Amino acid sequence: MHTLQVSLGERSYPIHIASGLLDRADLLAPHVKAAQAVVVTNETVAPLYLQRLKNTLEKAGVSVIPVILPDGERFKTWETLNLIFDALLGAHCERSTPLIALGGGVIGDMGGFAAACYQRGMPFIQVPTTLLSLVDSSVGGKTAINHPLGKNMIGAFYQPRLVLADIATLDTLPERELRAGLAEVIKYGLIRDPAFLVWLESNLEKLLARDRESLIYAVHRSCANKAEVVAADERESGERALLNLGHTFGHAIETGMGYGAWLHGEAVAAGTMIASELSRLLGWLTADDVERVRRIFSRAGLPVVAPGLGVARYLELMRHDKKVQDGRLRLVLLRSVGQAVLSDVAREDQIGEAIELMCT
Ligand SMILES: NC(=O)c1ccc[n+]([C@@H]2O[C@H](COP(=O)([O-])OP(=O)(O)OC[C@H]3O[C@@H](n4cnc5c(N)ncnc54)[C@H](O)[C@@H]3O)[C@@H](O)[C@H]2O)c1
Ligand SMILES: O=C(O)C(=O)C[C@@H](O)[C@H](O)[C@H](O)COP(=O)(O)O
Ligand SMILES: [Zn+2]
Repeated sequence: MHTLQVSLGERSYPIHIASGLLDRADLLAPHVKAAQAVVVTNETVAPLYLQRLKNTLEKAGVSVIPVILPDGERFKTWETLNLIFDALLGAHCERSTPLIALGGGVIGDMGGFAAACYQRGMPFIQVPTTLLSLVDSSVGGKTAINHPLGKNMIGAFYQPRLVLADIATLDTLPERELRAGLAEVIKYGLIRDPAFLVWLESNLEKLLARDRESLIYAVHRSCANKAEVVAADERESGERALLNLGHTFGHAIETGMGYGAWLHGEAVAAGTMIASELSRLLGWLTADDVERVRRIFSRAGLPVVAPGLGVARYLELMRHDKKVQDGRLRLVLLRSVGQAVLSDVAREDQIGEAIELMCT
C-alpha cells in the first residue's frame, strides 16, 4: 500500500492507495469514531460496492445508513443535495456522524458539500471509485453542485479526513469513464510534471489495458501532484488555479451542451486543446507542442475538437468562471509543455480565434 499525506496542519489527512482497500476495517476504523456512518452512493455503484463497504464498517462495529442517489452529472443539483439532507435528518444523524462518499466525482462533490453543510460540518471520508475521482476529485476539498448557468457554482472547500483509494474498483469502470479520467491524469503532466507526461506517453496503452501496477503508479503520482498543490494553496489564491487547465472552456462545454452530454474529462480534454491553441497564438507553444498535446489526448480516446457552440456563447458561459476577477477572464495557459500559468493577457479576439480553430 502507498500512503500520501495532504499537509494542511490540523486538517491534514492520508490518501491510502492500493487494491482491496474496501475491505480494510483497520484503515477506516480510526476515522469513523461513531456507532453509525452514512454512506452516500448511487444506483450504479451501490450494487457493486456498498455491501462490501458495509461489511467492513460492521466489522469495525459501525452500522451503516445508506443513501442511494440517482446516477449522473445532471443530478448534481440542489434537489439531489436535499435528498441527502432528508436522509440525514430522517436518521437523526448527529454532527459527529461520519459521511462517507462511495463513488465517482459527482458523489464525492455532492457528499462533501452535504457534509460541509449538515449541522455546519460532519466528518467526511472519500472512497473514490472512478479513475477521475481517484486521481483528482477525492483530494483537495473542493465540493459543489451545479447551477443551470454554471458548473460547480454553489459549493464549499471542505477537506475529507481520509481518502481510501481502492484501485480494484476500476475493474468495473466503463471504458469511456476510464478514458475521461485520463484527461485529469494527463493534466498533471501538462501543468507541472513534464517527466510524468513522458512516462504517460510511454505507458498509455498499459493504462488503457488496466495494468494494475501502471494504474497504481499513475494514481499515486497524480495524487502526489495534487496534494502538493493543495498543501501550498488550499483555497486557490494562486498556484491551485493551475489545476484548472482546460476547465474554463471545458465547463462552458459541459454547461452549454447540457450536463452529462459530455463527460467532465472529455470536456477538459477539448478545453485543453483550446487553451493549447491559445498558448500557441500567444507565441508560447509551437505547432509541434500543440500536436504533442493533441496526440496524447487522441491516443487516450478523448475528444480533441470542441463542440461548435459559437464564440459568443462560449464567452458568455466563460464569464461565470470562478477565476474571473474584476470582470476579466483569467485563463490557465501553457508557457511550455509541462509548465502552466494563470494569465489575463489573451485578448477576446485571440480567445475567439482559438475557440474557432478548435471547434467542429
Ligand atoms: N472536486 C474536485 O476537485 C473535482 C475534480 C475533478 C472533477 N470533479 C467533478 O467530478 C465529476 C466527474 O466525476 P467522475 O468522472 O467520477 O464521474 P461520475 O461520478 O459521474 O462517475 C462516472 C460514472 O461511473 C459510474 N461508476 C463510478 N464508479 C464505478 C465503478 N467502479 N464501476 C462502474 N461504474 C462506476 C458512476 O455511477 C457514473 O455513471 C464532475 O462533476 C466534476 O465536476 C471534481
Ligand atoms: O482541485 C482543483 O482545484 C481543481 O481545479 C480540479 C479540477 O479538476 C476540478 O474539475 C474542479 O472541480 C474544478 O474546480 P472549479 O473551481 O473550476 O469548479
Ligand atoms: Zn476537473
